[in-house]
Amino acid sequence: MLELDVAYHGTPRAILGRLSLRVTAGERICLLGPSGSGKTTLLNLIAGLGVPSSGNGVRRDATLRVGYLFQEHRLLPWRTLRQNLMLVGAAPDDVDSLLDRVDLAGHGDYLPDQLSLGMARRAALARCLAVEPDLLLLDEPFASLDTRRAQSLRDCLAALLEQRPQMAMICVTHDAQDAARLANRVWYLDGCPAQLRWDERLEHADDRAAVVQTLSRLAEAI
Ligand SMILES: Nc1ncnc2c1ncn2[C@@H]1O[C@H](COP(=O)(O)OP(=O)(O)OP(=O)(O)O)[C@@H](O)[C@H]1O
Repeated sequence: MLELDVAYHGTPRAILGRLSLRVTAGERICLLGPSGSGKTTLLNLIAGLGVPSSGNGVRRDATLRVGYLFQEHRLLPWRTLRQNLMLVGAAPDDVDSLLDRVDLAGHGDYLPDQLSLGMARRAALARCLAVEPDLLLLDEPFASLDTRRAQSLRDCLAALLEQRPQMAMICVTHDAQDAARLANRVWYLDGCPAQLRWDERLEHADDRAAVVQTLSRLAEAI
């Protein structure tokens, strides 16, 4: 569904070295790496929100629909949740079920400022789902949420991934346990400019345990 061959030079330094990657349907990728290593920059390039400095660029299937959950909710604050969802193409009759899927039933007439951080992030996830994405990009979806709200969002996401087995996901996280729970492939970015230090497929339980151990050690060093 997606092939990229990119490098990215910011100001004043090179952020991403040359990366050549391919993402196929159903892949659940967790992207880890130290703060500032370029994880968000890479997601932005994949989403088409940034332009690579060199390489052959990003080739997406012509019909690929991308949903992007940013670190901030980026809902329009003067519009209700219903209106925010309809602005990206949700049919009026689908709004309630989209909100229901992220545990926000009955909140269609709320404004974003009337929601807690966790609710606003789930509303932003509903907006991603409204485009029926083939590829879901998540930038630290569980950051800054308390344990209960993070768990509620994890549950939403797990249910969604189960419902849509063909949907691919790239999720930035600092949490090795989340990578173990959600991913069937792990990318680890590090260095300056960043290189892909790891590209591991997690096919067996043993792979998972070993990868979690290594990621946990790496995370301690972050
Ligand atoms: N708006 C910007 N202007 C200039 N440089 C930027 C900007 N945003 C990011 N950078 C640079 O790009 C580097 C990579 O940033 P990026 O946000 O992609 O890292 P990250 O791995 O997602 O970090 P974190 O884990 O802290 O979110 C940063 O170290 C910073 O130097």
